[in-house]
Amino acid sequence: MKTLDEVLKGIKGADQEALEEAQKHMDGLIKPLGSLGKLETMAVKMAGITGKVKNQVEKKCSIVMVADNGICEEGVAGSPQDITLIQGMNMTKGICGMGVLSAHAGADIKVVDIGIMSDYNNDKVYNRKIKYGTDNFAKGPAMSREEAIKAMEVGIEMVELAVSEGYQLIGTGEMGIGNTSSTSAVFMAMTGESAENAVGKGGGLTDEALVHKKQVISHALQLNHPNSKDPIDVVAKVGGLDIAGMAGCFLGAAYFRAPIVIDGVISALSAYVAAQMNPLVKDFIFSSHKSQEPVYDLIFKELGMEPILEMDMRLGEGTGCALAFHIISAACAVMNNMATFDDIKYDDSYRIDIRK
Ligand SMILES: O=C(O)c1ccc[n+]([C@@H]2O[C@H](COP(=O)([O-])O)[C@@H](O)[C@H]2O)c1
Ligand SMILES: Cc1cc2nc[nH]c2cc1C
Repeated sequence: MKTLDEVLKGIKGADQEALEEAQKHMDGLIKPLGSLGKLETMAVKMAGITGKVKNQVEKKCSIVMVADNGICEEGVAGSPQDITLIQGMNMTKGICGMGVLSAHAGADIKVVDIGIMSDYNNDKVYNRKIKYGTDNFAKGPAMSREEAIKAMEVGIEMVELAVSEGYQLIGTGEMGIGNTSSTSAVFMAMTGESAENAVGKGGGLTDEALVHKKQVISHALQLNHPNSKDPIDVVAKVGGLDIAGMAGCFLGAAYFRAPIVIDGVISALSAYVAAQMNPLVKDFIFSSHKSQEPVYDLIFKELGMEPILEMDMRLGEGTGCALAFHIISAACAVMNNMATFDDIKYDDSYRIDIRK
């Protein structure tokens, strides 16, 4: 198992030679230059990741980090906290949103307990519990620095496992009632953004409850003093175990040179945390849908990326990755299967000359 330190030091960026070769091949396909838009950039990006111009993404999976959030005590979430456990278990049965969409995309799921607050009986879950939910960060740090690092290393381990099992494309997902609060808090701590712009209704809140959520998060940031220049400190103080775990997945994917997809707003924030720890991570990341949560756009602006789908979705779980898998696979099909101008000899035998 790799340590966080080894991974951070071992990440190398995109393979420039493969990128150039792939761009040349793409530009030689029988179409006007650039006419397949983002499908082209995605297929070329894939080459930079794997070092090969042509790539297969038949075997794919999503890694779902499930964890509870102590901040729920403050009344910042509209859903009961039990939903974290219930949906975590439902994910192993494939009956929730991400389960159905993943099956439809031909993708497997790895459900990881990185901090569910209760015990349960389910051997389909990868039990990597760091602790029984984070502590309430309105009263003190969510977790220790050591716990945040351990959670990141769980993400690295899960990606290493997926790669060793032959998965060619990896999605990220999460389940954790209250995690839009930790997402906004981490982003505000790292960028100085205001609660007004960075806090949204998450799974659903009244207008009054949204005002309260903004106050709770602003107060928690004053109390904890996270160091904006130290992403691990920020995640430990006002983040979540799922965020740390997914940040580890993005770092691990870069280290093991595997393509990885951002899901909703919590996953996007985790990618941003990983990119702040090592900017080369961005060479390995694909986006999926745009989340309705307001901080999503701010995170993507910081990442310098764009979502590929606009579907009015805000469920998270890994639902967007399941949709993006179809598009990324289509991008690879273009690169792999279209003929080039060099391949085709101009064949005039079809022409009927009406002037004769
Ligand atoms: O990813 C998103 O776009 C997204 C936006 C809002 C809510 N969620 C999901 O809802 C839960 C968090 O919402 P909340 O209101 O409890 O903080 C968590 O389990 C997420 O999977 C996800
Ligand atoms: C049922 C349910 C499923 C979810 N998945 C992510 N957040 C959720 C919130 C609820 C309430």
